[in-house]
Amino acid sequence: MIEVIGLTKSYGGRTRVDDVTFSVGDGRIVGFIGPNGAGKTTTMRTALGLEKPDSGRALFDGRPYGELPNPRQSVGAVLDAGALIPDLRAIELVRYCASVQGVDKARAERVLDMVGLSDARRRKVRELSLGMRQRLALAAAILGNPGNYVLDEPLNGLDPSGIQWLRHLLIQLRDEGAALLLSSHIITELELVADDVVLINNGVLKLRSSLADLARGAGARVHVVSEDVSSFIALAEGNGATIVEANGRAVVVADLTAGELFSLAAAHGLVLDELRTESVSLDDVYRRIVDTKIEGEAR
Ligand SMILES: Nc1ncnc2c1ncn2[C@@H]1O[C@H](COP(=O)(O)OP(=O)(O)OP(=O)(O)O)[C@@H](O)[C@H]1O
Repeated sequence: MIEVIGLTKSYGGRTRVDDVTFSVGDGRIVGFIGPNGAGKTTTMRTALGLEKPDSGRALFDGRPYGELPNPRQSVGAVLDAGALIPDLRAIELVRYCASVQGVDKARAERVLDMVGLSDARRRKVRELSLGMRQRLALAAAILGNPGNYVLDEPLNGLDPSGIQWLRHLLIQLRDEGAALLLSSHIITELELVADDVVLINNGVLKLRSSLADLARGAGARVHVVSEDVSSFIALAEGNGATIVEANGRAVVVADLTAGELFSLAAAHGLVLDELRTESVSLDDVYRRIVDTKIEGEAR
């Protein structure tokens, strides 16, 4: 389990992560989203003890990263695939990580195979493509079979089959009980794997929700079809709903849930032929919340 508690980090007097709190439960994947400069990497680096927070803390299974007895066997991290040692061969790098982590060498071979790099095992890191380096960084992260993962943009550089492969790997780790925090700008891909979403903008937490709640939750619009549409509209508006669209017998309603509309209609003897909550995509929610200008410019 990963807990980020009131984490605040500033650079040069500017607050870049501002009192951010969320958690990643065991067996959950949390998609961590926000525009460029929102503070995702800073949150992750600070959680991992690579930056000192101004206040707040992050805990992995109840302990700060620096106090874990064997941190790499508790937390697998992919932060910057460009930072791998360039002159080592792929297999050397994974073996080196294995020796640092006290993991047996056979596991090093196995993880290289798991990330699809067996054929590139003798190639030097600097000769690998970005996608191959991402796979190698993941190999190092999964080596110690940790229960927690912090993955910053792991989809970067992966080709479509690489993305599909990673999706399966993440789901497998999740199903084995790991807690995974995963940042990405590919919202549609995150939506396929994440259980929960955390959205930050300008360092401030804007949304923390399960995807299931988001799809049927606040802000979702309701489609209604009724023979007596004018009575329905009057009733709905009189009770705080907004009519977004009306077309013949069909209306799209905001600000009241399907359950509330059903109860109102039933109480007034109105028959509804259709009552359906529009599913909201993560991309819709992102666009509603985020102003897409580059963060920090106005500060
Ligand atoms: N070491 C640093 N010194 C000064 N400012 C920094 C430092 N690291 C990050 N920042 C600033 O903090 C803000 C948040 O950056 P961060 O990299 O955390 O954003 P991000 O959400 O990961 O963005 P992206 O999606 O572009 O990777 C930015 O304005 C960035 O310029």
